[in-house]
Amino acid sequence: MAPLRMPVLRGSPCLALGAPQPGLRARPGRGAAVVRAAKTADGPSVAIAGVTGAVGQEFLRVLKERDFPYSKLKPLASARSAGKHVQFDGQDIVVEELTADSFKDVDIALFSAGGSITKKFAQAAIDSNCMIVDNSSAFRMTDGVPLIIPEVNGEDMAGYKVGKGGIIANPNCSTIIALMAVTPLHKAAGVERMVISTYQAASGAGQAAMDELVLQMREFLDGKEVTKEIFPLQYAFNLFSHNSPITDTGYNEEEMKMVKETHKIWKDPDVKVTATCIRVPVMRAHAESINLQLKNPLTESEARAALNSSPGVSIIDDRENNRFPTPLDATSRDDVYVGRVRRDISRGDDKGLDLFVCGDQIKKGAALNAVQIAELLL
Ligand SMILES: NC(=O)C1=CN([C@@H]2O[C@H](COP(=O)(O)OP(=O)(O)OC[C@H]3O[C@@H](n4cnc5c(N)ncnc54)[C@H](OP(=O)(O)O)[C@@H]3O)[C@@H](O)[C@H]2O)C=CC1
Ligand SMILES: N[C@@H](CC(=O)OP(=O)(O)O)C(=O)O
Repeated sequence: MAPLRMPVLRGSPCLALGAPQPGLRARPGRGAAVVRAAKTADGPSVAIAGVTGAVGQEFLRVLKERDFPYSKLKPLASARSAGKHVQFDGQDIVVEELTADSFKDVDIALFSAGGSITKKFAQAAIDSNCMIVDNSSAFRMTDGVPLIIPEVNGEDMAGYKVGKGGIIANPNCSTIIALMAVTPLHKAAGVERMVISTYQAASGAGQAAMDELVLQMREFLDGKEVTKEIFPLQYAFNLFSHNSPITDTGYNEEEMKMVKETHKIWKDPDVKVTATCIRVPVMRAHAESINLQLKNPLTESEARAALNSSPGVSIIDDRENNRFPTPLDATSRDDVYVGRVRRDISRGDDKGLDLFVCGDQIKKGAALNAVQIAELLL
């Protein structure tokens, strides 16, 4: 793949076309706050590439929920969907086929149509001075492309604003959910090594996988043979190793994304990360068990205090009633939920912690994080 030609501006990672647009309120800080404006003539023109997919549909909900300011919304998908309609903010808008010409009048493009589509159309969008927020893994590890969780490293996209062409990558959903919970502890005591086991929902494999899970459950309960079109193994009432390809180390690609993306987001290639990623028959929220080895001591109450003061993190940690986060607690919610916060008893000190984390894969793991990035562009 040819390297992306980014517009160059001295002192800035991308080209400035002009002053910030009038009427748009730039928000100070790291971006957890909500922009309030909705449809406004001087808002940016926004495109959603992959609008008919699970993440694309969530983009529409999140943009409305957060009253994201926009002058025009352009829904894009494949030729199969051209002519369909989407409902947004009281409007009925016709879906257009995504082509290289789609971005001529677009300021911000939220891409969620898979890595190959991003690779195919990113340059055309950048050449049209459009800012891409990309949900795929296409450019996450590319030097010069910020990989952003607003609450964690929003400052790494300083200088990226609407009116310029550029690309910002949304991390992998499992990485986002883990780092939302672990970064406050990393800041408090320094993570030396992290061992993660995931329990990943169907939504991570798209709308078709969610539909097949429901179908298999019905078929199984009716005593029928289950349909296996998305995954080769039975998914209903089962679980299996994540479906991404296995690399030559024996780790699958999802696991390696967690390792590499953590290094990039924390700007720390030395932090040791190992992961085992598992697909479980849950609809749309991922869960993760995380064991941390810390550089400095951190007690349970210090850990809870650090988590408590972190935007986007909620604690459910009721030992008395054995009540801890579940995927359903996190479903359709913005926050990442943390519980089972406990000292690692396999060590004789306060330098080990265990956590259990749940986050909505489509929301904070994808659409919400991307819209928060888009808010930082205003
Ligand atoms: N950050 C993260 O962790 C996550 C990232 N993702 C990324 O988002 C992508 C989409 O995920 P998801 O919504 O779950 O997937 P879905 O399968 O539900 O949707 C895929 C979308 O891509 C569109 N699309 C497919 N082919 C083309 C094409 N040739 N031209 C234009 N549009 C096309 C589809 O349009 P049509 O209906 O017309 O086929 C549809 O809108 C994933 O492939 C992944 O890269 C997803 C989840 C989490
Ligand atoms: N991580 C998603 C899949 C996905 O979309 O990942 P990525 O954005 O890294 O391609 C899952 O649950 O399977």
